[in-house]
Amino acid sequence: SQRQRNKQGLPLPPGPKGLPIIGNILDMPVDNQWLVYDEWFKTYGATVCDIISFEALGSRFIILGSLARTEDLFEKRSSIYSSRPRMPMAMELMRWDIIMSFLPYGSWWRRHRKVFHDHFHPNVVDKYNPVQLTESRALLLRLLSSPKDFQLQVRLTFTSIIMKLAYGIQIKEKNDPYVETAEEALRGLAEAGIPGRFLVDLLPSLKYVPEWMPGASFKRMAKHWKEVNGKMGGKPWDDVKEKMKNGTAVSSLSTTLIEALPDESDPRREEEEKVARATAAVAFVGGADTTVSSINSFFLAMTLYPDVLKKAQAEIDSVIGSNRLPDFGDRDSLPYINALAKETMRWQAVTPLGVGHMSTQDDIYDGYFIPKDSIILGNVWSILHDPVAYPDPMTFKPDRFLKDGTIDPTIRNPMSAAFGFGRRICPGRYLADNSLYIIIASLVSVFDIKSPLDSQGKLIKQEPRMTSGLLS
Ligand code: HEM
Repeated sequence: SQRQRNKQGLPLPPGPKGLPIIGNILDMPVDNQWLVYDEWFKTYGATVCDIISFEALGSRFIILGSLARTEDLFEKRSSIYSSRPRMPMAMELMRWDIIMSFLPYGSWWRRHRKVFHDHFHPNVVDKYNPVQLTESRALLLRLLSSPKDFQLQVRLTFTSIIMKLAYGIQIKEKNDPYVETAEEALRGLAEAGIPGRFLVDLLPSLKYVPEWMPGASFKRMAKHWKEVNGKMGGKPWDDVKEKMKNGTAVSSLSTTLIEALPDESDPRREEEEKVARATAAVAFVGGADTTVSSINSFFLAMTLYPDVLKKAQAEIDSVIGSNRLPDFGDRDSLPYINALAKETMRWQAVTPLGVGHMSTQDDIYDGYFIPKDSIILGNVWSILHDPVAYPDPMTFKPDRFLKDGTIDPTIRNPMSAAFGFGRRICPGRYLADNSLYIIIASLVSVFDIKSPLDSQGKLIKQEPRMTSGLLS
């Protein structure tokens, strides 16, 4: 059809044909999409290919299946592949546009990104180590008394880390009002964050239908989540300001940001404060659920690969002994633990399709036409299961990253895909990496991790099955 080719007659990348008007909406997978797209790489290319495309209700999707492709587009051509899909549901109705992660590429996004970077780049991120250390030890204690709740406990750990470093707030273990608000907001995001999940994202004019119309339940959902979002960013920030006034604030990212703001009377104040407030809030949005998911995968891996756990424990025993717990100073002398953390990020990707980028110009790439406004997804799962880079990719094998007892720099670091790509790559990845290290090291130093037992006392075999969504 007309849309399939540009003026020079170049084709779009291959993909399922689809029907007129609705395109490939019927083919669009609802579950574990990354696996289906991984299959499509084999189905639609002349040989196995690593770029496919399809259309769903007017949106052009391009899926990239190799690091070579993501580097070509997200890095080498980053000036046109760094925006975000429009997402009317999340951005315009639920007002997630306060959060940097979803802003279109441009100067407003860049201001947010710079402030965030100032507080989380590799040379400053160690200032959060004390909070991470305290919270990982608190996790050990809680697990000792209620090991069955490990998922809850891990979640509490990350929430505590983020709330402390962002706002200096010590959260309550149960029914904390800040946490409840933020988690409700994140539930909305998980629903709305997937391109195509809500019809209004594919047909933006639907956003004008009145709330009472049959089928407009998305408008009522959006209204609720919009209120929750406002509270998530506003409440803790205002509380910190209040505490600073009466001298009771604990120093945190927020106090630092507030101190650096221009005076209340300065005309720049309002905008600067908006950016600062969003910076603290985005730490929670980006930093809570993501790292939880990777630690959950770690627990699963330990139940499936007991020898890995034994090896990790042996390393801790020989390097640290049994009189103290590991800390950040030990990191360089624990290569196996470092490899274990890397393999955790590789084996089950937290964001198996990354976060969608949007192209902002028509482009010609490798003989293909890539139209402006395409949604480009890097298939993180495919890249991290590339059998050439990672032989036997489905197996959990930290040793793949080691050579002669140290980390082998020739093995591709999962960070090259696990945190997304190009100018939008996750700016919280150094914080996440530190959290992952200290929690894994602390857990293996004191606990065995095994599957639960059935009524006959036999281990119940675990299966790696992942949930679908923006975060898996
Ligand atoms: C295991 C942990 C994490 C994973 C797997 C992860 C993954 C990602 C991915 C895939 C993206 C999108 C990149 C792209 O568009 O190509 C992203 C963006 C982002 N992440 Fe993370 N992340 C993690 C932890 C964190 C933490 C701890 C923070 C904050 C403290 C954070 C803050 C952000 C922010 C602010 C963005 C938006 C960047 C932008 O749009 O410019 N993330 N993350």
